[in-house]
Amino acid sequence: MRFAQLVVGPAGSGKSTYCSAVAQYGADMNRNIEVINLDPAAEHFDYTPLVDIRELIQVQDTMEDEELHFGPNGGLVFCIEYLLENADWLRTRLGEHEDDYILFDCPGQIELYTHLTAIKRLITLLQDWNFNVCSVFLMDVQFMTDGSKFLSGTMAALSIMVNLELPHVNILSKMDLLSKTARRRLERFLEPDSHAILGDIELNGLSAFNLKYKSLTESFGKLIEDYSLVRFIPLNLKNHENMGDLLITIDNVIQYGEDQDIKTKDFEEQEPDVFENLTNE
Ligand SMILES: Nc1nc2c(ncn2[C@@H]2O[C@H](COP(=O)(O)OP(=O)(O)OP(=O)(O)O)[C@@H](O)[C@H]2O)c(=O)[nH]1
Ligand SMILES: [Mg+2]
Repeated sequence: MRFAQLVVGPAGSGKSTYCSAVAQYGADMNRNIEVINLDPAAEHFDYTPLVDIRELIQVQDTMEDEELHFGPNGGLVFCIEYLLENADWLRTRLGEHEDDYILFDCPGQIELYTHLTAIKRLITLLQDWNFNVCSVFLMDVQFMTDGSKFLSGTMAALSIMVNLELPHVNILSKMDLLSKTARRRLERFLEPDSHAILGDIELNGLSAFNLKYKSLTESFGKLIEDYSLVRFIPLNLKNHENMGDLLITIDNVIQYGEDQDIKTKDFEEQEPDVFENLTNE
């Protein structure tokens, strides 16, 4: 088995920074976590990629090509399609090492994840190549600080979850940028609770739009609350403990390290005091 996080999210939400921070955290913990750059328009990131899509194709090529003449967004979609046509290139570059743990740093065009099929086909390929894949959706917390924005970010996350059909983790990135007051305000939204979100929307004054669609907004709020569909984990990359907790959550989602857990458990159960803790007295 191999393991992969597909790191997605809107432009500038912190995907590349997240990938480099997780790889670095892994290195500190003696864990090998590699990053693959899947953004054909990337100009800067802080990690050394195991594979870089730009070695195969760059968005610039598709824009300058006399026949293709794409704009930046069409060009990007073309590049991902081109990668799929050349899947063997990726497969060879990936190698076949048991227990590999890889982060795929994806492009920031949200339409790739909400309705286009290229990324879904890439996921199927990775699964065929023995990867346990999960999607990790990053949302910049600065765009989630009031009820309206939170609801809209939640709907974006939901749409990606439904489209990708993968085990999924939502992250609120850039927590270090929030003031204490803003952090406290945000806490009310973290447990899905439509009252907090809707109350906040009303507090901010109902715009003509919100007034007209109040019951629609209420239904969205209730849907999310009733089914606990979308939860966000706040992440401050500068906090080691926070990073560790998040990585454990994601490892569980992709079943990384389950063999090790079983071994530890067997070992622990032979310890008499642990055994005592298991009794009902
Ligand atoms: N303070 C702070 N800044 C961050 C954090 N993560 C990212 N940034 C900044 O946000 C900007 C965008 O970060 P990137 O990691 O390039 O975001 P991205 O999602 O990869 O962007 P695209 O690839 O263009 O879609 C950069 O200026 C980063 O330095 C964070 O956790 N805290
Ligand atoms: Mg990036």
